[in-house]
Amino acid sequence: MWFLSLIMAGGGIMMPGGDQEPGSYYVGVDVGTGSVRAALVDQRGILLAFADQPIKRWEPQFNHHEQSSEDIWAACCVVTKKVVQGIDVNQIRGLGFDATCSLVVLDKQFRPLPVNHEGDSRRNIIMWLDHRAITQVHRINETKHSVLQCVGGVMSVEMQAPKLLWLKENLRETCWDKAGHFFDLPDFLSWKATGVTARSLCSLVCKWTYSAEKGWDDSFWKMIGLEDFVADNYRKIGNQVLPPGASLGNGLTPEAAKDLGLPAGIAVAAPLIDAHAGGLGVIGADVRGHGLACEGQPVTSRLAIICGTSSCHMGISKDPIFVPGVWGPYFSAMIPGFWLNEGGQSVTGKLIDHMVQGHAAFPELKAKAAARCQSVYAYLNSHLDLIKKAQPVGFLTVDLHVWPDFHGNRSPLADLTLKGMVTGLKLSQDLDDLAILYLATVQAIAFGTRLIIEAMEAAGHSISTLFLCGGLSKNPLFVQMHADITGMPVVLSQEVESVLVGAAILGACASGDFTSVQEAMARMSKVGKVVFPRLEDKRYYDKKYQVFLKLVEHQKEYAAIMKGD
Ligand SMILES: Nc1ncnc2c1ncn2[C@@H]1O[C@H](COP(=O)(O)OP(=O)(O)O)[C@@H](O)[C@H]1O
Ligand SMILES: O=C(CO)[C@H](O)[C@H](O)COP(=O)(O)O
Repeated sequence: MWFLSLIMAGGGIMMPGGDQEPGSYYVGVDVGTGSVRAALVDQRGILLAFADQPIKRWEPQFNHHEQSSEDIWAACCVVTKKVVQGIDVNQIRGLGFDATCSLVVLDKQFRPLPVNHEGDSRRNIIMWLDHRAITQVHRINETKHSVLQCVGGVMSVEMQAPKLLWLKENLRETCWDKAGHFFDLPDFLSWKATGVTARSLCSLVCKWTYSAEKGWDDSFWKMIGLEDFVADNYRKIGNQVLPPGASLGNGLTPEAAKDLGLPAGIAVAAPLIDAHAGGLGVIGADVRGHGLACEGQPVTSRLAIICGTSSCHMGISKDPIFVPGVWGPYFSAMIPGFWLNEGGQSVTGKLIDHMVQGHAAFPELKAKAAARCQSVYAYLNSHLDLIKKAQPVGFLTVDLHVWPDFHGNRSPLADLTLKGMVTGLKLSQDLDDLAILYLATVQAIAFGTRLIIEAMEAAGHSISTLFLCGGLSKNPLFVQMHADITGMPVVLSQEVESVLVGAAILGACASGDFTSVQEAMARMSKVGKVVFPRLEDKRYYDKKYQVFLKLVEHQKEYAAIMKGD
């Protein structure tokens, strides 16, 4: 936790300069893949306190990823109590949650149910990146049902319908028959806080095939073999739906208030998925005076990219745009009144970690970074600066190219069979080699973003500026490569933890302190730094992009050769 020292005992926040800010505060809670974070945020969107806590993950077999809802709630309580320490909690007006879109399973009495063959009921969450339901998603896609038009034409194995079908077909007695409630993780958290089982429009529209205009489509659930939900009037997956930021029930229950260290009855917002909270935290900032093409242009010219374990590319439009291989269009799922398209890369932070940690020189890197009290990424970035000599750092990968789909392609190819590729390997295993492989991986992720943007633009989006947030936006190399490779400026927020600003915006809306999500966004999200592309390097990156596209073409050819007689 940093700058908690600014907080005075007995209430009020001491501002730099000595003024006392009376204020209203909001608590945002963000549940990412690897950790839970909380922040105390004021009405200007400034973080006054921050805390984080890692959460447990299990990978009992390849492609199975599980978590525990009790472990996650306990972590939410720890971090929330920390960020409100020492302030008058009566100044807290609202609480907002966001989380990954993982599937939480509870029985009829709201107790955790196992989602695994071992019957371990602690592990009651199938995580978003779990790919166990491959055969189920193929069957769903073969139906060609019209709901698939709103997920880019092809449903992802990371969505909830295939996972639910997997549970029915594989854990009938131990899980499916006993289940009383299936929640998206954000909705589980708001239920825990308020006792209200209403679902957020965001989760149901983006991951469960619900339509903001038409509701559930009975024919889809019947066609895929989950007619159980129709018969039950969708009680187990949600038959009351609220817009993100709406106030839930009577607010925080006394029991949850005790758990979280907050006053009972404060407003709790209908939540958002984490990427969508990040979008809310960055996309509405006032950009005047930064020399950006999006100044004076509609907000639809901005693309928010939330880069953590995965990257999510959130583009909005006034009218629905259908982009093959890109999720959506989803109405009002992020910003009320706007359609959302969500492109994505299933593993980005996780891929960088995988490449770096799996390299023979990683122990040496770890030791050297620790000796300098630096993160391994900061060390690698300065090492690249040393070895690049007079040339731009990006030119170090002239003969090393990576295709980044080590966990399938989410967008725009929507092909979960795709794999990672590296071309240009040598016999060397030293630190230089590791640093250059890391650079090529970062570049490959940025080329993936360029491919997603091109698909969105071909379908009708007109994007001029990128707004990055999430853990990877702390990496200057990652940010510069996104600017150079897309040719667009990258805006970073004043608050590094912008996803938490998004969660706090939800709490602020639920409290009634702002009249709309748009008003809260404009007041609470602020531009920090702008990184412009090095246009003089464009020719080099255009050539590398040509190679990038060839890689996937060749991978498909190899698969076809191996399939043939
Ligand atoms: N200081 C940093 N410098 C560079 N990369 C970072 C830094 N902190 C986190 N990361 C990267 O960000 C990723 C995690 O981002 P985060 O937003 O915390 O993830 P999640 O929300 O999925 O839990 C890590 O995989 C790591 O690669
Ligand atoms: O699909 C999602 C958003 O729509 C997931 O929630 C997301 O990709 C996981 O987020 P993170 O990488 O930040 O943990």
